[in-house]
Amino acid sequence: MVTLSDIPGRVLLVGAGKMGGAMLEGWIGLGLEPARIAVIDPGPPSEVAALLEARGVALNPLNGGPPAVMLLAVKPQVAPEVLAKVAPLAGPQTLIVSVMAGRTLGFLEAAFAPGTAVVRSIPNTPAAIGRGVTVAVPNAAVTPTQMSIADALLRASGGVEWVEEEALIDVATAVSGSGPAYVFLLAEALAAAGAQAGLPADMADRLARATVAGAGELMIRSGIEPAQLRKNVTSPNGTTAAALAVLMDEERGFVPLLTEAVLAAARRSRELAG
Ligand SMILES: NC(=O)C1=CN([C@@H]2O[C@H](COP(=O)(O)OP(=O)(O)OC[C@H]3O[C@@H](n4cnc5c(N)ncnc54)[C@H](OP(=O)(O)O)[C@@H]3O)[C@@H](O)[C@H]2O)C=CC1
Ligand SMILES: O=C(O)[C@@H]1CCC=N1
Repeated sequence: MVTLSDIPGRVLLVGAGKMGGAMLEGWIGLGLEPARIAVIDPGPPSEVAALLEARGVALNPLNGGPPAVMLLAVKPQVAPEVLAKVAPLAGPQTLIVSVMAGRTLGFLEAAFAPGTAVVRSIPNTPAAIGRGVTVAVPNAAVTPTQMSIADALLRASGGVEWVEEEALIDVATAVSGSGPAYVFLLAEALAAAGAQAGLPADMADRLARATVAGAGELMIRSGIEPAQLRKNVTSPNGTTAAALAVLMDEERGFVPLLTEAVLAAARRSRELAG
């Protein structure tokens, strides 16, 4: 098994914003030597800049030779101009790992020299606490060793699922990449609904956060199916059943709404392909 310290050279992170910064934290937390990391970002957020400074990670270095891995974490919309600038920093052995939504293997391959090894992946922000999940697909040039290296880098953020069919990445983006936002919205909506129904707003907020976090943790730790955990809350003809009659309405309920949302996100991922 390849570990972070087995990576044969530097890891160059291009774009140290919310996602890149979260991954960087994971790598450092798991013991990737700061001297083996470099970051390219004209203006990283202050907390990332502070982490780089505190750990002595090079920011915008002018040289250093081709990295073992270049991880691309800029917005997909600026990818063409950013890749034009950073592509010359890659060598023939450099493995490219992208976490950019939408940007395809074909787009990435065209930005680098022919035969470059490229992994397209989609992580999510719970990466910041090592509880993310990433879905990844390699191109034909990725060797088994490079795949293990990519896996080690991505696994620092949480679980990793490798797929062979690239089209699945757009759907995974809509489910797990964007998914934390849906869960946070659920917490916001539950708090707002509780306040509207009469709870003091700050108490509604605390209850909603604790409920979402506790339910998520119970699902993970118990290993019980979500549907069974839902049934465990639902007493016959009780309060939950009254709420679920609204939320599980086949036409206006949560399932058709979330299905529409996921399809919209997957469509947007395909549009970002460029
Ligand atoms: N946020 C998320 O939940 C997820 C994001 N992603 C993907 O991760 C990527 C980054 O998203 P996110 O972290 O949210 O976005 P951010 O805007 O937080 O991060 C992007 C970073 O790249 C920097 N940047 C801009 N121009 C350059 C450049 N020329 N060279 C190097 N860095 C540059 C930005 O600086 P500045 O702010 O000054 O422009 C910013 O710090 C996107 O492609 C997104 O699709 C994937 C999965 C989940
Ligand atoms: O909203 C976005 O486009 C990015 C990709 C997945 C999560 N955030």
